[in-house]
Amino acid sequence: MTATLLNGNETRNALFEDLKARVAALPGPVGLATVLVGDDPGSRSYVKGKHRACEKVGIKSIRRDLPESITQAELEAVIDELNANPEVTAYIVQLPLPKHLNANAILERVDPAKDGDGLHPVNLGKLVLGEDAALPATPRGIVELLRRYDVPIAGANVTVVGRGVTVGRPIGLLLTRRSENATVTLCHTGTKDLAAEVRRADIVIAGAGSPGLITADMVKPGAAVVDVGITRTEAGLVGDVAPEVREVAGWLAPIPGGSGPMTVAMLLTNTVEAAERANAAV
Ligand SMILES: Nc1nc(=O)c2c([nH]1)NC[C@@H]1CN(c3ccc(C(=O)N[C@@H](CCC(=O)O)C(=O)O)cc3)C=[N+]21
Repeated sequence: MTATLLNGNETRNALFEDLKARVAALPGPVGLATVLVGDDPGSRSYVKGKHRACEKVGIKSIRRDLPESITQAELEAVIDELNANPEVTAYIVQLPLPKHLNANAILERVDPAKDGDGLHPVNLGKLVLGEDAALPATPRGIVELLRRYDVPIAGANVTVVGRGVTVGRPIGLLLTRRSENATVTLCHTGTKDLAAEVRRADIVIAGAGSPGLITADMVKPGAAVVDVGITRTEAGLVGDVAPEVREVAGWLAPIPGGSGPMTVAMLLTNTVEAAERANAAV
């Protein structure tokens, strides 16, 4: 058996069509800003991809490319400006930030109503409380991908590998909502027997950032496997899932071509929804 490809590029393109119509239906312009500090090539390429996506959907791009040497106070002033800027519907501060900056203080300063990532503490708190708010982009993209390919989620045993803030920690909050009803185990470096936890899963979400961590013998035949780990090497992007898993899994979202494009699609979805909320509030 070869796994069905959970195609993030195709799904992203379908979502873009829907977003284009929603942007056109809005009375005013929709703007997405990105804040990039320093010139890390990976971050640069992601930011470029996000702005290319904005073009496709009709969202106005606003860029704040800042020097690596920027001080905490200077960066906070940029955040305040974006919070007050009516042309900015939503924005993201590209992570990671240089070590000398206090990233959490910056992220908490973002206006929750303009949180493109869905990672602001207020929005993550609302997710726990079941209140409407921007949702964490990568986890939301993963759930949308599973749904689009009718991967059974209700009652499924899901094993998540990696407890990072952008995926591992929040994705269980989405998958255990009544609308998904999955049972989620969160594994990490402290987990005693990772192979056993992965082997019993109907859905595996691998976001440890550890190349080749998930091997074919660890995967239940027919399970859905979503690779979210991204390691940049000379050979290109490498995920956490070993290639031969394709022969055992029932569905596979690979790196590249799976959850990555979906992250961008959900960033733009959060932006359009912020505009729709603002529009409904007037
Ligand atoms: N505040 C913040 N929000 C983020 O959402 C955020 C971030 N910081 N820092 C970095 C990570 C990483 N990230 C990706 C975006 C697109 C792809 C993507 O489109 N990947 C393509 C390949 C693109 C390529 O070839 O470079 C794919 O997987 O097919 C992947 C990863 C968002 N991030």
